[in-house]
Amino acid sequence: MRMPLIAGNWKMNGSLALVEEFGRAFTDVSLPVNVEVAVMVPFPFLESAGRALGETAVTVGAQTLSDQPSGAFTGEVSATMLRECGARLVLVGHSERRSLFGEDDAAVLSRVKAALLEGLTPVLCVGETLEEREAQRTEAVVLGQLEAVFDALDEGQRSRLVVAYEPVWAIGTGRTATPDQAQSVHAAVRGRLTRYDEALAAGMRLLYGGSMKADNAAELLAQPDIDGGLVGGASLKVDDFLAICQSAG
Ligand SMILES: O=C(CO)COP(=O)(O)O
Repeated sequence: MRMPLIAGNWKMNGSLALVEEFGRAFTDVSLPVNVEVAVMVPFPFLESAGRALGETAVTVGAQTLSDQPSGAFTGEVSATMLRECGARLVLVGHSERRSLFGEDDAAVLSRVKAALLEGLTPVLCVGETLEEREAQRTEAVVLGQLEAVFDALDEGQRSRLVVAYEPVWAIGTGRTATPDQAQSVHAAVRGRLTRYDEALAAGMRLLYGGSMKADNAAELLAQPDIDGGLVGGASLKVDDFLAICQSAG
């Protein structure tokens, strides 16, 4: 049985006040026991988020990392630093990193490896643009991004990943993929994972991301191959995020 994961991606948003608000809200509420919850906060908030959420079941993650262990890489943050600051998960290959910061499949792979070396859980993001969907290339793009990483890992490494399908056209647009559209890509991803190993495919958590909100989460999460959500905008409002977490239970 796959444990659903609801991860909030704050992107370059939030504040120390919001971190404290999340800490108070999640301390006061009881989350469903069968759901894992994480918040991926900007680097400077990692430690305070760890403290504020320390008494809760919520884990803290980061949004990217360097593929280098240390050195003269001004502005970069290593996997070791993330772990020392309390991160347990890290997003890799988010479409904003791919499109705005030029991270290609090779860059994504090296970051996944750096995260794994440090014991962090990489949440590998994959997804097609609207143009690619309209050209009937969704599966080719998504499975290509998936294989670029999975082909280069060994069995033990593969089983430590989480995959997030985020259609680029659904991110921040209010235009959510329909449950059928999302399920069909998730099923294709899981199907492709069986080529590596049946047990890997059966156990891999596949999150959906892209305009997931309190009012559409339940029907997305009810799909057989959707095992959680990667939530952007709605993860910045504690009540909305809590409602999504509750609907995954
Ligand atoms: O990119 C996302 C999460 O990583 C999705 O963002 P939105 O939920 O704001 O569409």
